[in-house]
Parts: sequence; structure tokens; C-alpha cells
Amino acid sequence: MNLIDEDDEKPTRWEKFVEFIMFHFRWVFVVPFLLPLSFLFNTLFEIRNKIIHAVNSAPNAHVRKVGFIQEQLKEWNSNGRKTKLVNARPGWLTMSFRFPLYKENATKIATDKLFDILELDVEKMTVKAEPGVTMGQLSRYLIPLGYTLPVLPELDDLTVGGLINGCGVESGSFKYGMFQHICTGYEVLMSDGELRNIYPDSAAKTEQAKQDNSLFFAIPWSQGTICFLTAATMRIIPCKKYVKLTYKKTETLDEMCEQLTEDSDRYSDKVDFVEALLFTKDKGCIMLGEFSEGPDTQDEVVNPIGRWYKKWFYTHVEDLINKKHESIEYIPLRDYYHRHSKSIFWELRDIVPFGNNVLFRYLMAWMCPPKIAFLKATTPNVLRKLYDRSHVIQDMLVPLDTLEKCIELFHKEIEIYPLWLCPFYLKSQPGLMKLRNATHKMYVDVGAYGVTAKDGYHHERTTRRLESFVRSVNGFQMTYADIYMTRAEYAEMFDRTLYDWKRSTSKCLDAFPDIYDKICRSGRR
Ligand SMILES: Cc1cc2nc3c(=O)[nH]c(=O)nc-3n(C[C@H](O)[C@H](O)[C@H](O)COP(=O)(O)OP(=O)(O)OC[C@H]3O[C@@H](n4cnc5c(N)ncnc54)[C@H](O)[C@@H]3O)c2cc1C
Ligand SMILES: NC(=O)C1=CN([C@@H]2O[C@H](COP(=O)(O)OP(=O)(O)OC[C@H]3O[C@@H](n4cnc5c(N)ncnc54)[C@H](OP(=O)(O)O)[C@@H]3O)[C@@H](O)[C@H]2O)C=CC1
Ligand SMILES: CC(C)=CCC[C@@H](C)[C@H]1CC[C@H]2C3=C(CC[C@]12C)[C@@]1(C)CC[C@H](O)C[C@@H]1CC3
Repeated sequence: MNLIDEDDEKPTRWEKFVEFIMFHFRWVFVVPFLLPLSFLFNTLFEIRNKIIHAVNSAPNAHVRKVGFIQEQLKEWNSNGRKTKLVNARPGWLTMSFRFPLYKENATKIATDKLFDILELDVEKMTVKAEPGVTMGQLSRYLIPLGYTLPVLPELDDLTVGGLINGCGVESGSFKYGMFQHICTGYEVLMSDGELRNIYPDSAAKTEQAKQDNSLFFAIPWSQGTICFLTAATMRIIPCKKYVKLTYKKTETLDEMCEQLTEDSDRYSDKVDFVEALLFTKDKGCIMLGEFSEGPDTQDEVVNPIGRWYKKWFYTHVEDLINKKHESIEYIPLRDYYHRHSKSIFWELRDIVPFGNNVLFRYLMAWMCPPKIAFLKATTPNVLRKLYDRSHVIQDMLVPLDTLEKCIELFHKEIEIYPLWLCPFYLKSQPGLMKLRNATHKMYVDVGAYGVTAKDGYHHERTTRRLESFVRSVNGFQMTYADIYMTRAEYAEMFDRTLYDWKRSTSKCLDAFPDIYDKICRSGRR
């Protein structure tokens, strides 16, 4: 494999100076330009969605849009299937730091025009949506009606298609698993233009139903290399207006690991959400949430953390645990789900350093956050180099019983805090994420986002050491992040059996890139 070693080139003094200016004064561009633009874009898109819901035009338009994609595929077939197929969604819109190189000479299929909610079925308790529908759209639509997705990943702009063909976790995952596990059916287009509605059916009798069953399990994590998703049906659950959130301070790493393991009890009917933040190797906070109708007495605290003038959530958590060992707050449900959106986890502190200042919050933060896509599209090259050298965006999914070792290693290699800890339940199913030695297991997502000042950090070598650890404990690396594994190492981490079988029997090999070529570092810029 061609491992990229761009970081070995040392920047000159001048380059360092320019980087310094760009990094510390990026806000000069972001605040007056990107913030209003993001606000305007979000407002117009919200109005557009309201109109579409009001006139209920999405289902008809869906048929038309899918028909158009079918035409595209038929044309590609009649031209001799000469190029590889990819989704037309431009790289700057996607939720990862990188731009796809593999799209450059490929045929782009217009799945990016599919961004509407199609149907809510309260009898079957499902919602059907096009793949471009975002988590922000779904929470805005479902919560006022008294429903939610059991797993609703927190960043507003994450899409249904990306979370299925990639993956998704959230604080409901300790109970319900990953985003793919709340899906009950997919509408897909195969490379020959055939439209199929597939769902899991372990008692399938006909050959077609058996094929559809195995296809259903092959799609999650496949990065759009088997078929195009044109709609997905997801489970919904009833919800309440608030989340009663209990913040529990932990003072040692041992305590965090033990307590988080104990609290991640998916059978508890008192807990609906579990997540934790580590602020130093020892000091952390576990947050346990429960759906609630609101406080019973006036003494209890209601905290609408999503309002523009409120502190960034992770700083609020740190302040709370510095004052009290345990506290309880009632948070409006939608504010809770998108609690990390306003500060883009903790990435905004580098981009708008005064973004959490009380004056800024009251005066300007109603336009926050800047859209991640706009930030991505306008990252200057100088900054990209700096990010390459010292910025980490990684999510490693490891068995919960290996969390302590994993944190020790993250501390030794990158020492970035806060660290995001999100437990999730993993049931062994066929597919890329098949468990090799258990029928089910509690895992945890360890997320590191930010600049590392660690001596000896090297983007590629350090990441490879983290990857090697993750493989050794039967863990998985999220594929939106920079991946330096070789093809063989990737196949050790992910079970390709079903994936390869489906690709070879569903006319995929000449139609789509191999998954490794989409996720490896050399496939992305
Ligand atoms: C040359 C070759 C030929 C293959 N031929 C076939 C084939 O004819 N049929 C086939 O299915 N696979 C076939 N495979 C794929 C391979 O065997 C898969 O990995 C297999 O589909 C899944 O088996 P498993 O051990 O991962 O899962 P298992 O747990 O053993 O599952 C077996 C079957 O049950 C289904 N299943 C498992 N868990 C669930 C669940 N929770 N809900 C609903 N259904 C579930 C799976 O889709 C699968 O069809 C072939 C692979 C190769 C390389
Ligand atoms: N909480 C969480 O779980 C978070 C998850 N993420 C990650 O972000 C990514 C999602 O970001 P998002 O911008 O929404 O998605 P992306 O556009 O990045 O898509 C992710 C992958 O899914 C494929 N894909 C997307 N839509 C379709 C479709 N309709 N049919 C077939 N394949 C499709 C894409 O293929 P192609 O390459 O052809 O475009 C791409 O390989 C996921 O990988 C997720 O793991 C990021 C932040 C938080
Ligand atoms: C919760 C999980 C599983 C993952 C969260 C990942 C996010 C924190 C990152 C996904 C895409 C990242 C980008 C940036 C910050 C971190 C993410 C949102 C930037 C905004 C950083 C600044 C750059 O100029 C642009 C980046 C775009 C992608």
C-alpha cells in the first residue's frame, strides 16, 4: 500500500508563521461570513422542509427521483459499464475531514437529490426517509409528534444514508445498538437499475427472499459499494418532552471504567441514555438520561442547553462536576440530542476561541454553529497541512472490558481531552461488523477530536499503533476517519465474507469500487 508520509516534511519558519495566523485568526473569516451563511442556509432549508411536509409532495417526488436514478444506471449499463459508480454527494458536504479522490473519474449517481422524509407509520412504529435526510430534520419532525429514533446521532447534518452505509452511534446505543440496528428495511437500486425492497427475514423461503435477507446484512458499513440506498425504514419509539440527566463525577480511570460498565445496563428501565466524558485521564463524568415529562417540583433545574446563550455543553458538564459530585437537570429532548452540535463537540474552541464567552453567546451565538460542510469547504491548504500534522479525529470502537487499556494507550499516544465515551450494544449479525467470538457484547466508542501536543506524535505511525491495538481486542475503527491499515489489516478487523459474496453475486465487482479503496487514506485527500 502507498502510505502517505506528507507529515515528514518539516514546515519552514514562514509556513509555521502563516499556519499560526490562519489557525488563531480563522474566526476573522468564520464569524462575519460563515456564521450568517450557515444561519441563512439552515433557515431556508427548514422553511423548504415545512412546505414539503405541508403539501405532502415527497412520496410522489420520490418515485420521480428514483426513476431518474434508474435512468442514469440504465444509461451507464448501455454504455458498457466502463466506470465505477459512486454517490454524487460532493466531498465538501460529507461528515469527515477528507475529500474523496475515488470520485474523480467515477460516474456520479444522483442519490444526493433524495433528502425528504417519506412516511410516518405509527401503527408499525416506523419512519421511512430518503438517504439524504439529516438527523436535524428527523428530530425536528418526530419529537413534536411524540416520537424519536431509538438512536439519533447528535450532529444535525449526519444523514440516514451515511449512517447506514458508514455507521452511527449515540447515547441510546447502549440499549439499541448502532444506527443500522434500528433499521427495518431498505429500498435499494442495484447496479443494473433493479429496484428492490429488502428487509431481514431469517425464515425466508424463496431464493429471492434469502438473497434479500443476506443483502440486508451486507449493506451497513459497506460505504455504497454494493448498491445505492434510495430509502430506509427505521424504528421509532415514543418519547417525552425532557431528558432527566444525572451527572456523576468519576475521580479515577478505574472508577470511570467500572462505573460505566455497571451503568451500561441495557435492561434497565430507568436509563435511556448513557455517555461519558473524560476531562483528564482521571477526572470524568458519566451522564445517565431518562425520558421524562419534566420536573415534579419547582426546585428542580430545567436547563434548555440548546438555546443560543447557553454555555457549550461539555464546558457546562466540567463546571458542574467541579462544583458537585452528582447533579440532576431536566433538558428539553431536542436540546439533549444535539447537545454536542453547538460546539461541534469541542472543535469550535480552536476555530472561534471566544465562542463560549458570555458576551459572544448573547450577541452572536444565535447564528451558531457554523455548518461543518462550510468549514470543510473553506479550510485553507495551509491549515489542512497543520491538521495533518497535529490534529486527530478518530473513533475507535472497542469492547467495554478493554476500555481501561484503550484509554491508557490514547493517553500515551495522543493525550487529547475531553475524550468521548459512548457505550453501545453489539449483537453478532452477519456482515462486516460480525462478532467473531460472542453472540453479543457491550462495546464503547472512544472518540478523540482535537489538536495533540504530544511529543513524538506522527499522524500515520501513531494511528497505526492505535489501529493495531483496536484489532488486537476485536474492535473496529470508524471509517469516516483517517485509516492507515493495509488491505489485509482491514480484512482482519472487518469480516468480509458476506460482503465479498454479495459483491460477487450481485454484479458489483465491475460496478463499485472495493470498500478498501474508498476508506483507505490514499483514496482520500
Ligand atoms: C462462496 C460463498 C458462497 C456463499 N453462499 C451463501 C449462500 O448461499 N447463502 C448465504 O446466506 N450466504 C452465503 N455466503 C455468505 C457467507 O456464508 C455469509 O457470511 C453468511 O451469509 C452469513 O453467515 P454468518 O456465519 O455470517 O451468519 P449466520 O449467523 O450463520 O447466519 C446465517 C444466515 O442467517 C441469516 N441471519 C443471521 N442472523 C440473522 C438475524 N439476526 N436476523 C435475520 N437473519 C439472520 C443470515 O443472513 C444468513 O443467511 C457465501 C459466501 C461465500 C464466500
Ligand atoms: N455519531 C456518529 O455516529 C457520527 C458518525 N459520523 C460518520 O459520518 C459518516 C456519515 O456522514 P454523512 O455526511 O452523513 O455521510 P457520507 O456522505 O460521508 O457517506 C458515508 C458513506 O456512505 C455512502 N453513502 C451515503 N449515502 C448513500 C446512499 N444513498 N447509497 C449508497 N451509499 C451511500 C457514501 O458513499 P460515497 O462515497 O459514494 O459518497 C460514503 O461512503 C458516517 O461514516 C459516520 O460513521 C460522523 C460523526 C458522528
Ligand atoms: C461522534 C462521532 C462518532 C464522531 C464525531 C466526529 C466529528 C467530531 C468530526 C466529523 C467531521 C469532522 C470535521 C471537523 C471537526 C470534527 C468533525 C466534525 C472540522 C469542522 C474541523 C475544522 C476543519 O477546518 C473542517 C473539519 C470538517 C470535518
